[in-house]
Amino acid sequence: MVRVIVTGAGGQLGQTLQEFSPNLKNAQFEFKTATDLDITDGMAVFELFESNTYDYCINCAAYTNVEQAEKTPEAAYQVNTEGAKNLAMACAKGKTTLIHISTDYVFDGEKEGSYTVKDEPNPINVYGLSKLKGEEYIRDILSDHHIIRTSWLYSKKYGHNFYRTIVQRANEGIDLYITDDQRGCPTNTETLGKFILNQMIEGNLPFGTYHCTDKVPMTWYSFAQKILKENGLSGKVRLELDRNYRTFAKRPKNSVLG
Ligand SMILES: NC(=O)C1=CN([C@@H]2O[C@H](COP(=O)(O)OP(=O)(O)OC[C@H]3O[C@@H](n4cnc5c(N)ncnc54)[C@H](OP(=O)(O)O)[C@@H]3O)[C@@H](O)[C@H]2O)C=CC1
Ligand SMILES: Cc1cn([C@H]2C[C@H](O)[C@@H](COP(=O)(O)OP(=O)(O)O[C@H]3O[C@@H](C)C(=O)[C@@H](O)[C@H]3O)O2)c(=O)[nH]c1=O
Repeated sequence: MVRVIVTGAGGQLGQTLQEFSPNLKNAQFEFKTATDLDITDGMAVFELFESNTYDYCINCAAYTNVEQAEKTPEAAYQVNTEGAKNLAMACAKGKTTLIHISTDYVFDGEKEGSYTVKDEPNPINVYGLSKLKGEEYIRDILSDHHIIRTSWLYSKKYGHNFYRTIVQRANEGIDLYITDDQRGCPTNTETLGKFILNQMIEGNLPFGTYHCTDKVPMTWYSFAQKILKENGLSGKVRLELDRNYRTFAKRPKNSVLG
């Protein structure tokens, strides 16, 4: 029986993992929401790992508000950088493998083709930089790690994400103005959840950095079109291409992960 702790369990990925976890018959899971375990509290993390033995820690905890991160960078660094460091140190002491989720926003978006794990990150916003620094601490502190970068993550059921925002606004009859100035691969949390559980935990992949997406590149505008179609909402609400959609944070033009 392997013991698995999931941090940030209240988020969209955490909830998806919780839904899928009973499928792993030889694993025992502990799900910790932000209230149960604050990963920025080094002492709390240390004590938990001192009094328990875990084979794997899946870190789903993150500061994911890309806009807000520009305004309160310290809060983003606390969770995405220091929190990741705390977990890496606790895992190193407890001989736990850390499965950590990172992002396409570590790249600057200037590449023509898709980004591979060999490409050099160069984040252009606070969120991306805070996540990259988290990756770097993990690589420095702990050899037994999997860093999985994903992109444009959404769950149809859980949490806040672009998919659910579009469905909700369309159902409320709110007109949609969506940019097409970014390209990326939307990724269902179910794809990532299965990858983590089946490949990382059951499959024993070598330690290192991986990219996991749904592999279909598109713009946010074309994603919105797809979401409306899938939910029978096309034509029920106005969908306008908005090339001037203003955001506070810069975002990579191309963040397709290969
Ligand atoms: N969402 C996306 O589009 C993408 C996400 N990722 C990465 O995937 C991972 C999962 O993201 P996702 O599920 O979408 O994120 P969510 O924002 O849905 O969930 C993150 C969870 O982390 C919790 N959390 C925040 N701060 C702390 C803390 N100090 N200690 C413990 N828990 C905390 C949040 O709790 P609370 O809400 O109570 O603050 C929330 O439940 C993250 O690493 C993210 O960076 C990568 C690419 C795309
Ligand atoms: C809601 C909305 C967004 N947009 C634009 C803004 C932005 O450029 C893009 C996506 O906006 P969002 O705020 O939903 O997504 P954003 O915060 O950019 O999503 C990112 O989140 C982090 C956590 C990641 O790691 C990334 O992979 C990515 O998924 O769409 C519109 O054009 N119209 C709209 O009505």
